[in-house]
Amino acid sequence: MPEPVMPDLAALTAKDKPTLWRHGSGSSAETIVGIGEYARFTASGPDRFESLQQQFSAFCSTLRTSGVRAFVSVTFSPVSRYSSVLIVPRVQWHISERGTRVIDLANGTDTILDLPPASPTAPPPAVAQHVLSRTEGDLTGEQFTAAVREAVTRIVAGELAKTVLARDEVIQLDGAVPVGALAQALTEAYPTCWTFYVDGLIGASPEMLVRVTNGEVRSRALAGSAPVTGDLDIDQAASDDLMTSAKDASEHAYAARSIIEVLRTIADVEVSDTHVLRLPTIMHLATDVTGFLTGEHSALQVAGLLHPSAAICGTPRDAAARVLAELEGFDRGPYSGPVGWVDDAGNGEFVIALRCALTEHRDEGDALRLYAGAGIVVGSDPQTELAETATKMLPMQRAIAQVLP
Ligand SMILES: C=C(O[C@H]1C=CC=C(C(=O)O)[C@@H]1O)C(=O)O
Repeated sequence: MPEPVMPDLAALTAKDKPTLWRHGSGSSAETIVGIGEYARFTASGPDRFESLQQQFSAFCSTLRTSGVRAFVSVTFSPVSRYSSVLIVPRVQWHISERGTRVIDLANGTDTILDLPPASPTAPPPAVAQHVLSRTEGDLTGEQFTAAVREAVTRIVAGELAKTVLARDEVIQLDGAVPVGALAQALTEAYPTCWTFYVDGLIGASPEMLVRVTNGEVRSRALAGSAPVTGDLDIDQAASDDLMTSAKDASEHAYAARSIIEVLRTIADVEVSDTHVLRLPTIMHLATDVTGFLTGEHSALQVAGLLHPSAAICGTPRDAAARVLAELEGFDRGPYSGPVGWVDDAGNGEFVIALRCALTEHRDEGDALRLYAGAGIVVGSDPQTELAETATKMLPMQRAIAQVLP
């Protein structure tokens, strides 16, 4: 049997039906690449997590190979018109410092390689060459600031304590999305984030919703933000301000509490001190929660319990979800839903789909719809929140500008 040949990641397009997951850089990077779809399961409604889990478990019981992974993207809302998906790639590469495992479900082969296989240099794929336009989306900047104003009024009136409002922007390309090249640009610029591509959704998220590894569980709550300028003194002052801001502390506390309260019901957990996580374009208040599950829960089931956290929905959860749906007025689809991978042993990793864009196929070429949101509490200023969403769109905008100059 010849050695499996690694696809040229930078040349991947939607035609390859790829799925990607990458975290870290250099020899400590962990990468999962899928090509083709061996199986695809969909679900919708409030039971979509459980439905995907059941369909995947039933599928795995028919396999002769263990360790097969599947990629998952779940919608933010249970009433989204988008489906939640679980994709089992036809061929999958699991690449880490431990070596490379290649599972080809169509051929029934399972190969362990000591080193990452060399990629052939593929001819340039037929993908977009240019950005045709960049326009506001379903919620314009002006509408967004009006929504923030209304949310603050309702918070002051006591209807809720926190909500998270998002807006969108559309970047129209003149051809197909250069999936691999964009993913590579994101990975290089944001190695501490998790780069993903699942079912047209591409991004690099800093927020680990849940990782389950043989009973060990880990989550990171982010909320409370300030831009990073690149000037060390300015950024240090912003970081100090973030740590002492009462508004950001309360915005963060709601998010952290929503994670801690759920994990405490299913695991023995420890909670880190709140600290500042600094990324190339933005910094966040961060709290890490780690521990061990006390019962049998798969990563997908834990993601279902944690979602929607107050980092992307609000507090109380139901009131916040109702208010954001009313004030945003658009379907978030998979944006701010869990995206990640699972295996047949219940392990997996899910980040919250942030700093991302969703592919839309149009006659003139693919469009990428970018999304970004901001937590709204008492004291939130509409223009500052709008600027924050612009900062959160930078990673996707810069990756697109780099690949399609
Ligand atoms: C909703 C987003 O970010 C969340 C995660 C980190 C910080 C946030 C904030 O400070 O508002 C948001 O809660 C987004 O990136 O679209």
